[in-house]
Amino acid sequence: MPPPTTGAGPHVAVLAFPFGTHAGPLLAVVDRLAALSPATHFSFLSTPQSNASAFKNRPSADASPPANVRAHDVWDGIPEGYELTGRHQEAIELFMSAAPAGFRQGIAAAEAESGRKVSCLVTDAFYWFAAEMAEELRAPWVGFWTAGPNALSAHLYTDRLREALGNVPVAEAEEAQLGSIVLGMSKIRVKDLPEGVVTGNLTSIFSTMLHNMSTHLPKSAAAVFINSFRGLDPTITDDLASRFTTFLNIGPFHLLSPPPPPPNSSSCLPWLDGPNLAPASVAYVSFGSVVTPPPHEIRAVAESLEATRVPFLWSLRDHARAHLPQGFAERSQGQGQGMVVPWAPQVEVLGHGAVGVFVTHCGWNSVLESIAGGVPMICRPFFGDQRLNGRMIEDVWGIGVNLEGGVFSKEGLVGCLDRVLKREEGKRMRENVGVLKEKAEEATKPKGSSSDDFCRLVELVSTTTMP
Ligand SMILES: O=c1ccn([C@@H]2O[C@H](COP(=O)(O)OP(=O)(O)O[C@H]3O[C@H](CO)[C@@H](O)[C@H](O)[C@H]3O)[C@@H](O)[C@H]2O)c(=O)[nH]1
Repeated sequence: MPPPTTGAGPHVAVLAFPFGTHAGPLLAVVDRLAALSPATHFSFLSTPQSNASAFKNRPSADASPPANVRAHDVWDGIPEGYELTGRHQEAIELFMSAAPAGFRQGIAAAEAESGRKVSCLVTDAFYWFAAEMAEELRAPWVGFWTAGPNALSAHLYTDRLREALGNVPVAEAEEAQLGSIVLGMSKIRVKDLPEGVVTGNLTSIFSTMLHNMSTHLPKSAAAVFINSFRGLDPTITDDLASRFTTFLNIGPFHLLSPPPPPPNSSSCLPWLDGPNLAPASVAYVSFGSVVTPPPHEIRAVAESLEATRVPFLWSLRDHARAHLPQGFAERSQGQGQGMVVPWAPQVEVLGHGAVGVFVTHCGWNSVLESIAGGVPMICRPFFGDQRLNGRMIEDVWGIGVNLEGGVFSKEGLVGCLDRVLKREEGKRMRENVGVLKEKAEEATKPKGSSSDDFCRLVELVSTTTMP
């Protein structure tokens, strides 16, 4: 670890959310900010597990990571000797209860180590309590929303949605369209929204956290930035811009700041280069870093791939391999039809000309990476923002389809693969995603909208005075 930056100068405390794909993208942004602002010191605060993983998988880890970024561990909130029961969101709830105090301690330690007072607080947008901390520190608060503009908008409209739908019976409310309530969401129904907005447990820690966020961000954040680009959702983006002091779109971030190529150890890319694969013929299957589909759905995916003979690359973690049909992985590899790997270099895979469709859970990073690769999607969303993303993909952007009934069945996936890879409608999806891909590339060129917004972000965090 390089020595910390010391002495006078800006000091940015970065508070990461240590679950899902949150800390990694934030660290990627911080690395880029640090490279462009070498006189600014960055203290990156997260749990020991999250820091270990984010710093190990840092794209610049093998190259030369900026010396002015320093990791600081904060407590994960799990009391000594306590055994997690496996209850949904237990670890998140324990962490969130401990987070405000843990981060305050972490910031004090970072100030002591660097010899610099914190001049700016950059946090995962989830942390509504950062508004108060920023006031105590007399520093601006800048929030990072790691999902899409559509989900952020849904959370900002929570009160209005609850008011409008409070007295409507649940079954009726779920089918209600949001057109008259949320700008830019005429095709979205209540049942597409993240749980905790108007459906599900509205008083859970997670739902309360998001509700608090929706009131604090517009009032108190000096800026909010997001991994998206303005041309993707102009109506929603303009609406968000009108609600925040400053709203910056800095994505797709992997185009703005391309990571170094992955190490050659992955066999996926050479396989995709193979002479027998036609352009846009391969199905890439992956469900991100959190989701594992239930066993019967994993089986259904395998059976439909075998039935259609569609070439495939499937990123499936080792613990889930046991749910594949007997001999499936060996058979398909032996026959040259496909590969099952525990992790794939996804950005490069989706940018490869042989890939014709992405079977995805619709996590925001996956959606953006698919758009940037010009690849249409087959959507099997699971929770949170994923249903909303799936609906936008099919009904708003026209760049993919959702599975009938919302889950994998052999027939359902066979039908979707046929529609996207073989039919006229699949051709249209590819054209539509091609248009968005071009817009993403425009936005991330020098002087493009995302590049300009990133320059504003650099200025904002590297100044020592309140805006
Ligand atoms: O084999 C793999 C599998 C995944 N990835 C990467 O892992 C990330 C996955 O991110 P995402 O698609 O956003 O999924 P999750 O990890 O599930 O992300 C969580 O965080 C997202 C951002 O807030 C939300 O949109 C999701 O719903 C939530 O589950 C992407 O960058 C992928 O490129 C790989 O590189 N290789």
